Amino acid sequence: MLIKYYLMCKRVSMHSFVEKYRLIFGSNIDNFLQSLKLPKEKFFRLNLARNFNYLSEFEYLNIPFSRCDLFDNVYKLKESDKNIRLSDTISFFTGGIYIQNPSSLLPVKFLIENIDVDEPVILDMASAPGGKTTALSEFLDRRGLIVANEPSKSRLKDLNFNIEKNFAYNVATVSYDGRVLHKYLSEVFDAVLLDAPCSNENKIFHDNAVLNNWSETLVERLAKLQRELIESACFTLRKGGILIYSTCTFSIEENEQIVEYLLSEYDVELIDLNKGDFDYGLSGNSNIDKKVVRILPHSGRYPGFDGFFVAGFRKKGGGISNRNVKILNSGYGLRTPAEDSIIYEIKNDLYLSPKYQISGLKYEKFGTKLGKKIKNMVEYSSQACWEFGDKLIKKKLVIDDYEKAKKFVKGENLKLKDYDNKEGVLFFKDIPLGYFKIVDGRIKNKIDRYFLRGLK
Ligand SMILES: C[S@@+](CC[C@H](N)C(=O)[O-])C[C@H]1O[C@@H](n2cnc3c(N)ncnc32)[C@H](O)[C@@H]1O
Repeated sequence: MLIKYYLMCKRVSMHSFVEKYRLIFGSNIDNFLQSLKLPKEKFFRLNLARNFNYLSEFEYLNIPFSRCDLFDNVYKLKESDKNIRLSDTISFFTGGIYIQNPSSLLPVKFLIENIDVDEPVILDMASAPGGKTTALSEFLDRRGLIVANEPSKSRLKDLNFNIEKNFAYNVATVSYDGRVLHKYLSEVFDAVLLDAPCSNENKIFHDNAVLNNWSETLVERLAKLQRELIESACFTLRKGGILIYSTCTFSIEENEQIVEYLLSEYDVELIDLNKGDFDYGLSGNSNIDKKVVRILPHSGRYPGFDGFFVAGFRKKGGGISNRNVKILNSGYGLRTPAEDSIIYEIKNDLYLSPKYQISGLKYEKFGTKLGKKIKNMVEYSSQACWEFGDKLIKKKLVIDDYEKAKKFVKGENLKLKDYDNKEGVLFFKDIPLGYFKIVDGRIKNKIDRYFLRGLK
């Protein structure tokens, strides 16, 4: 009975979805549907903030890859071989790569291209699991401050985990309903990224839940939420600041109509992100359509890219922001390993953090864990060593046994080769694996157990 009901819902959703897009794409409807059914390609982003040769792991494993159009740091696996698990690589485990479709980097690219200050204060309004937050932090080379917001507590955990692994120390996280953020922050940010919750139509043939939940009512409900979020985003933006809006869905209600709404109600202008390089918008209003960016998978313009929408706005007016931004002083005598960051201490734990802070917010996380103080020494965290290699502690041990290296990142201790020091950073070739101590002739693994949870 239940199964019958389930299948019926699925059929109804599918029928209304197809009929809706038949009206938009006409004779191209079959190409459109076909492109949504194609197996997803595998892409990964190299961590731009680091200088380690993570690609050497893929070469070592004989995994063929090619550089992707548009992004120098994004790679595609040549054969979508189901056996290749990017998530089972050392590079993935240590935050050297992030598995991500390049479409989802477009909002970050446009934000970076249009921002007008060097050390920006940015709000990422809907940020979990952090694909764009961590990319933004890397593209900025960790400068400025990114406030990453996520209201869902379970998704906030994933966000915090990814920030820590990526070592995005210029990020602070908060957990608010984005619709009320303007009550705390008026005209503060140089840029706001709103990667909005959406109907996710791009995954309609890949995720049963997306198909089963899909309906016109859902699209309308989400469009209402998106209007409320973008209004709040606009309030938090300083004059002259930029707002980037994106979704991974096709509906005009959740995309061009949101743009139309903001333009009609607020003092903003639309930035031409498209410049003829992407598919155009679908609203029929050329003032909007030519400036926004669509990725329509059936157009074949960017093969393998997921369906996506991006629009950019500039808030009219100039002048200085209403910044309630404090510049913090390092409360600790250590020299920070990175410019524009500070170190602070809580109960012997040391954190590397942005030097800016916005007053009036309740932070869930502020910066990343640098290490802990033990007597007068500092024991650096493995995640700090993943970011800085042996820059923090100039003692390095290199192994070239891949299986051992993998065991180490999965938490095992290793037997010792010759090594004269009591501690150091272990490397596989030139990829840092983490901090270790020598105990009873063994390399004692100091990777935080936090990273090992859920790992096989
Ligand atoms: C498309 S996802 C964000 C993906 C993320 N930007 C990334 O690149 O990894 C949308 C997010 O919005 C969050 N969200 C839902 N309702 C929200 C609200 N009222 N305010 C802020 N965020 C919300 C969801 O929990 C979800 O994590």
